[in-house]
Amino acid sequence: MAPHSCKGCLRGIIAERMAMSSKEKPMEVNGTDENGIDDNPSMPWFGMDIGGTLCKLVYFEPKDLPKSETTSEVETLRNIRRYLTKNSAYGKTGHRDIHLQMENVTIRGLEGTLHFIRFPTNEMKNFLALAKYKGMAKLVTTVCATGGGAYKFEDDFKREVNMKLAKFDEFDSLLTGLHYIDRHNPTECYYWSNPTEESKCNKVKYDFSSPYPFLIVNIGSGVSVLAVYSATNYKRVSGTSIGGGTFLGLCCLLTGCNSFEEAIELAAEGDNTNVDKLVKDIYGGDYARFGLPGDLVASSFSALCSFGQMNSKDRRNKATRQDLARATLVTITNNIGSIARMCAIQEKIKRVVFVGNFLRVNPIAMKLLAYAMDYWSNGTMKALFLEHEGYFGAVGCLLKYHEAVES
Ligand SMILES: Nc1ncnc2c1ncn2[C@@H]1O[C@H](COP(=O)(O)OP(=O)(O)OP(=O)(O)O)[C@@H](O)[C@H]1O
Ligand SMILES: CC(C)(CO)[C@@H](O)C(=O)NCCC(=O)O
Repeated sequence: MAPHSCKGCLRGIIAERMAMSSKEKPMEVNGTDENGIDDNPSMPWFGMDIGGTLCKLVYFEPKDLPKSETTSEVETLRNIRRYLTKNSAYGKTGHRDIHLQMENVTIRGLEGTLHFIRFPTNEMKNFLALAKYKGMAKLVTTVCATGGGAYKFEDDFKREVNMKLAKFDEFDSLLTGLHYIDRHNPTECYYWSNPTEESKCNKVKYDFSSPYPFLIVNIGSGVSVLAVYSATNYKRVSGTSIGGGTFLGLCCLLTGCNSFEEAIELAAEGDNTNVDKLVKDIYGGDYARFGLPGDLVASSFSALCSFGQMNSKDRRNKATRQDLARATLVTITNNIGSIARMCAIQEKIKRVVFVGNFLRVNPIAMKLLAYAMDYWSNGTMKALFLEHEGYFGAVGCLLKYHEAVES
């Protein structure tokens, strides 16, 4: 393959710098057992959740570096720490969520700060190249990892940066991280009051200190539903492939948008009733006998096939990109809400916690879920949300690593 020659772009810079340092001999990985558990605490301060769409990277910045680190390690560490904590964007696609940063948390007896970083999983090659350029291959023996990518990319980590992955199950990690963050952040858990009335709708803090049993609905690329009975006792009760990835894929196809943020902005300006067929479009009002209000979506997207006197081609031409984005968001969200409700009924669980990055910058979906859970359960079920939405797996695998080292 020809070397990347585009001056100024991240890939170009990395390619140039790596060509310069390619003569460096990779360090040996030492001190790790067969599970990747490393008893040298010098660098395992990263937790990665490598998902189907996004890679979530959590970095624990200890206030004081452990004494076991040698001088050259300290220097490299300082550079990496400076790079991560002084920037909020890494290339065009990496972001640090500064608003989520957690100060004064303790991991394995050390006090420090948790930083939350994300980038698209399809940038993994560039991430590894950058990690190599920053000297990680000389320093890090182990990185804690979870999500499907911990398995898929394991060989790439070893080959490119000589890093060993300490792998943990994604749902064990999700639960461990969720409990830890909820314990350390008093305003982590909340619900939406009056979700149908924009002027009265507010985020309200929820005390989640006695959580069991509860349902977790993890809306990532796909959706997993877990019933949780204690800190360690849970089962995966259901799932659906129609999740956040479906929303983004269909939205890009229908509207020509190019990012999740753009899709959500379009949806915020759209009206799904120009696209969906409502109960009142079919009944002329409510279908009262079975409690179906006239404003309920009876059939998603089907106003585009036929509507009153207007022919379907005119109807399709009238639907804006914004309407299509909103209808896609409402369709996917309602479907997830419906599955969540059925799982909650089946498991006899009243509290449903929605997590995953589909909910990022997405109050429309959260309010819809809040409304649907409340309305269809006659107020007996509660939809709960968490501020650190998609980062629990990354935090959890880091904690599980340190638990394993300590024991
Ligand atoms: N900046 C973004 N880029 C892409 N998708 C985003 C972004 N922000 C939010 N999303 C939404 O979040 C979803 C991914 O969520 P999340 O990171 O929780 O899942 P994942 O770990 O990648 O997927 P899975 O768990 O299924 O492997 C996307 O499908 C999209 O709907
Ligand atoms: C495959 C996972 C678990 C990867 O995180 C997730 O994308 C998921 O739960 N998908 C839904 C699969 C299904 O139950 O149909």
